[in-house]
Amino acid sequence: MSSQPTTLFDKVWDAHVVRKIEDGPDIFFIDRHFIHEVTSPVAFLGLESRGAGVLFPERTFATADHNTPTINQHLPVQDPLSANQLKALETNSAKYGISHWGLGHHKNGIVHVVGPENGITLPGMTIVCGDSHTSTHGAFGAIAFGIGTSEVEMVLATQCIMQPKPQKMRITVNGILGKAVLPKDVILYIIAQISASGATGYFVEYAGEVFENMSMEGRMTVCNMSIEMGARGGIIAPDATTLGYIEGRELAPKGEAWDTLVAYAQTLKTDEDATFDLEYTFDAADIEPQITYGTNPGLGTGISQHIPKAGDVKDGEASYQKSLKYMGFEEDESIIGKPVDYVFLGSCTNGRIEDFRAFASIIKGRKKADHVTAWLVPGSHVVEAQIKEEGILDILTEAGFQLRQPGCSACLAMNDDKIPTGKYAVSTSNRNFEGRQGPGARTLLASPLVAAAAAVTGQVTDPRELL
Ligand SMILES: CC(C)[C@H](C(=O)O)[C@@H](O)C(=O)O
Ligand code: SF4
Repeated sequence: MSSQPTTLFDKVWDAHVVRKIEDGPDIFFIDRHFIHEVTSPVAFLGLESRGAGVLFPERTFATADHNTPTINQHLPVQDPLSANQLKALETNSAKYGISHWGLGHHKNGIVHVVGPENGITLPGMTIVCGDSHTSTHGAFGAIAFGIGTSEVEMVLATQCIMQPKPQKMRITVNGILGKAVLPKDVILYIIAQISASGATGYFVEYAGEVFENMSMEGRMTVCNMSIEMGARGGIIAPDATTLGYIEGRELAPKGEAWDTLVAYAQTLKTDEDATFDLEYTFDAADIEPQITYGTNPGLGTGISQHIPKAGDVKDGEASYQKSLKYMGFEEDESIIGKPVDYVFLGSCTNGRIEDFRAFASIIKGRKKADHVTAWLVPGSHVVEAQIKEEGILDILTEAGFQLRQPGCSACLAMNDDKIPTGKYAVSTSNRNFEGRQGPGARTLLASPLVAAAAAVTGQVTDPRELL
């Protein structure tokens, strides 16, 4: 046996390699495959045209999320393209024996929320989905990443995929997070530090006290946005917090299978002397609540800071200038006090119960600003039920907010939830690209606390002042 120190990533990867191709990619086995309505229909067509079947239907899970409406989900979907995609997901799932949580199903929700929530996502697994934010599942010590439609077809047919091994990066954050600093701020800070392309070609392990002390939902928020700095994915070593989250969930292993998982999870950590291709270390004390001012997730800063001057940004002056023009901002302006028209709480980044709790902690006893339109969208029906059970819905209603039904919603505005041209939205989602939340929409990415502070004051406000 080799005693070569290895990383967590290598351990999981190597355990799944079915065949190595010399000077080529590895072929490796996929434990879990999630599918949604947007990227699966063409894969199923390809499968059919080749006369292939689905090798392990019990390893694939389907949910409808991207173009589902977030009100009146009991009514037929009006948009024909969306309706067709939703129908295709349902028909294909039924045909191949894949479990399908469609619109209205009590387990329906955003794919990266429902997987973990139901105990499908487990430590040490390989997990793929035709969706870039599959990186979310890395929070459990799984290797999880997004794939293209042709790869979806490959996984359906063979349960395997061909991938070159990425480079390895470790990002360590030590110390204790300050007041009102949430996991979203940690990842926005990291991306602002290393830029939106700073991890391109790497798989990132997050390590250090900040992640050790973080809840699973927080770890999911962090791993979710790994892709926004170009990384293939993010991974965090499983620990007692991970196992505590999974235990007892409906599809999680039980009895002996659970004991086996616990024993396996204990082996899933990076050895002390293992090396990475690149390492960064940050200090929690340097992180304040963050907000983006530009049109990529790396163009962000601490909320109390001014928009940086052109010479101070890492991303190149041309894209910075173009960003500011699109956003209607000037260099060196304060972001605090900027007017806000829309607030979006939701997405696979921040649409879980802890995000709604954080939002409610600021809303409680206050009122929504009159001119703000707020879309509060739970990540799943399970989250929606928790919001009601915990009395959070009452707090929201009293403050003048409404709760919508689960789905991706304004995160990518594939349904009717589009921010109008020129309007400013403080959004808890993960992408602020031009037009991402609707043609001409202007997105400021932030945490649920910053979103709540904006929702009650109608402008960008430091949440530390309201807590
Ligand atoms: C529609 C889907 C392919 C896309 C992704 O891959 O991420 C979406 O989820 C997004 O967030 O932009
Ligand atoms: S919530 Fe947003 S980021 Fe997540 S899967 Fe849906 S569209 Fe993609």
